[in-house]
Amino acid sequence: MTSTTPASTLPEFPAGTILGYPRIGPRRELKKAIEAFWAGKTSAEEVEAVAADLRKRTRTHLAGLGLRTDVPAIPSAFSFYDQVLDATNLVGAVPARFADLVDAEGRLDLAGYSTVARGRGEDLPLEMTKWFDTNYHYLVPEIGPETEFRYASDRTVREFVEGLADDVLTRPVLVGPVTYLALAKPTETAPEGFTPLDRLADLLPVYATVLRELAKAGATWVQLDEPALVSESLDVPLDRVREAFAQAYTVLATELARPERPAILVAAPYADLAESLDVVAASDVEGVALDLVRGAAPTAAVPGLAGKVVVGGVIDGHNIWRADLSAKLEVLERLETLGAAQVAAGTSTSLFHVPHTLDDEPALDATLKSWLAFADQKVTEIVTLAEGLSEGREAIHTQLLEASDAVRSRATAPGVVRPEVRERAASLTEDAFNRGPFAERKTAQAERLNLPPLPTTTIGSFPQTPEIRKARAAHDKGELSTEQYEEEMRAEIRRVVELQESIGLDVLVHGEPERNDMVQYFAENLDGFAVTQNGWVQSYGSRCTRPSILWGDVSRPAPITVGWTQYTQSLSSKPVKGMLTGPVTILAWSFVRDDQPLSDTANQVALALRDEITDLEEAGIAIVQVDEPALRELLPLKEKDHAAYLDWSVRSFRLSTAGVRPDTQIHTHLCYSEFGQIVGAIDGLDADVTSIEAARSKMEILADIANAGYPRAVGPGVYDIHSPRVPGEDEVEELLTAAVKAIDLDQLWVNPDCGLKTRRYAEVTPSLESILAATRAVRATLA
Ligand SMILES: Nc1nc2c(c(=O)[nH]1)N[C@@H](CNc1ccc(C(=O)N[C@@H](CCC(=O)N[C@@H](CCC(=O)N[C@@H](CCC(=O)O)C(=O)O)C(=O)O)C(=O)O)cc1)CN2
Ligand code: MET
Ligand SMILES: [Zn+2]
Repeated sequence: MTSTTPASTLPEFPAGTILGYPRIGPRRELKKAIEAFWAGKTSAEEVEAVAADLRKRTRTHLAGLGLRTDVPAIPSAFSFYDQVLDATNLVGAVPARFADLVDAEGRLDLAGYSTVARGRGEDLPLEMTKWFDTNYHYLVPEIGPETEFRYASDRTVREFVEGLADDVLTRPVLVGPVTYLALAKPTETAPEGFTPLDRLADLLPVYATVLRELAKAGATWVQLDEPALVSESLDVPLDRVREAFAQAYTVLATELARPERPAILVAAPYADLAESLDVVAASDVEGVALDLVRGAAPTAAVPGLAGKVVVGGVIDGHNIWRADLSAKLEVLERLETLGAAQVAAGTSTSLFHVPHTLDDEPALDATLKSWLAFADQKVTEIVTLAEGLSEGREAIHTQLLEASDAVRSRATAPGVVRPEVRERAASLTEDAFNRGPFAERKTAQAERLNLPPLPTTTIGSFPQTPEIRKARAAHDKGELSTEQYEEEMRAEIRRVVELQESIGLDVLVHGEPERNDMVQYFAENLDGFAVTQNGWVQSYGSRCTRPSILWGDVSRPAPITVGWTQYTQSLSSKPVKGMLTGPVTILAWSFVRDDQPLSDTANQVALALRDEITDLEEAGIAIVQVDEPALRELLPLKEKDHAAYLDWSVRSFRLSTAGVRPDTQIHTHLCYSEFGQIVGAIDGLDADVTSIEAARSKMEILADIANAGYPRAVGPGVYDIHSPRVPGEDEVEELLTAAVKAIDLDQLWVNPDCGLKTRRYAEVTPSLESILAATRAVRATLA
């Protein structure tokens, strides 16, 4: 091992580690416990006990897989809801509207913590938004000039001590101070020009306190996650983040010296650290974790790395393919030539983006399984690479061969490359991506649909009731026949149609009861995908998804939604909107093959959807919505990659939708409010109607739409479905009046922010009634 500074000046660091591990539990134990607590069915003590047991089992399990316990290889990175909310709790930055929930020491109890996350009465919860380019959502801190920071939660220290009591020396993980503020938004009362990062100097003493407390408790290393260092897509420019980093770590690493604090490992996952590496190297932190899946290792020695530990994140924390260990070891070996004190094998990101284990997937095809690695299998990969690093290649000879064999078997397996799918994609001409002029479509659709001004509709799903889920679970177990199951779903559709008719909506939906998830459902019905039974991954709070595995060439063996949609249309004389998930979102929310460009994979999915839309059209359906809520999410973190991404993503959407007649109306749905950021791409989709989230931001996006001269129709959401609140008629009327003023009347649709699947009927019915009452009132003013 090359080392310019004796590694002995550093506390010992393991040869292999992971940046984080799933925390929901292999069978979603934490989800079940915390949801029971919210429902008033269990006490906070019981939830704490479940959580402590889960943490204990996780430590034991990871040790059993080979991570060391005498040096900090196992991260201590638990959360009841979200790690950014935990940081808010740690630094006492609870928004003023929840001030009554904190005690004299500034502490929130579990109930208070949950309320900040979920809201109550008129108090909106913290806003939820995507964590970098993932399907994980964090709660946005609200920071103003008046925010008081204080060390308000000793949870991190307690969880570290809990590990120590079990003889496991863990590495506590915190969201770093720079990323914490970079992800925050200013409070509503903050003056123009204020940014949360302005408060860095005031925040740092709290982090210094935590570091001191951790050192006192015996922590040798701590991990501070600073992914803000890699992103060019945040509100703050990257230069400012780098400056803030230098300032922060002068205080935390230079002025606060060891042994008063643990050694600091700065983790920078999700993209290439690029020039940010220089600021980290120049600081006095003791270690840096690089994402070497998304980023590249430096090619020449970096002077500042002498004396530091470098964790080479070669094992993908964000996808599930088994690694070519030989190639990964090579990357680590090259990293060893760059002058660091020590190189360790690591994951590129926390493993909480992948499911717990393949061992709980008995139904998964054995060959496919041999190509995959979930969190536990990735831990084993790390342990193997660590052995290779310390003992040499020969020591892991067998494992290297096995890994190479798996990679080779995947390349030649049947279904991975299917000539008929390839030929169809290769023979596409530009025509396949283009519909006729919008003006003609608009006239043809108006004639066919004959809708009133301000047409009302919903985004697709209606509440997924416990009864629906129970029926599906029973059907999956073989306890309910397919015939019975389908009849139950048709009964649900009849109820949903009746409800929409009685409320008076203009364009109806079937409510999506038959879908477990808007991506998994399509994956189950397309060739080229596999799905898991227990492969749960946290999306936000207690909500999880089972991302599908897109492993082969994609095609549609049979129509998927046509029967359900046709049945729904038979129940009503109003138009029923067909409902599909778009190619970009299907990719974003699945684990996708990494052996070909995403654009090729997207076009295969698009062609399958195109056939589905053609079949819907032939069945008499006049409106089809193709949801693309993940269009913004997949936007690369680096600006230089934006154009290429927007090009292929927009083209795949167009490929899926451009096969229809002019009088068939294409809708799309995007559920975030940053319309301005990607307005060019939204325009490129060429959808006739686009619904978008707008209620929480009070229709601010309408200005973007008007300014951009956007020609087609939009449905800015008037009901925030992420909250249990029921909006009143006046509130909706105010939003609609603002909308009518901002853009042309014939461009405007009325709808909620997103689907209603996570809500209850007790909330949905009165909310939709408010929407219809407000729409009628506004229509009356137009006459
Ligand atoms: N993939 C995806 N990503 C997305 C979204 C989305 O809809 N899908 N929406 C945005 C917000 N994210 C979300 C993520 C998850 C959920 C969600 O509601 N998840 C459900 C699970 C959905 C599901 O897969 N349901 C299955 C399985 C349900 C289940 O838990 N069944 C019980 C048994 C049934 C019972 O007895 O109750 C079990 O398996 O134990 C089904 O309906 O079939 C949950 O966590 O509770 C909502 C939004 C962004 N990202
Ligand atoms: C996350 S976007 C959801 C769109 C889907 N059609 C629904 O209504 O649930
Ligand atoms: Zn949505």
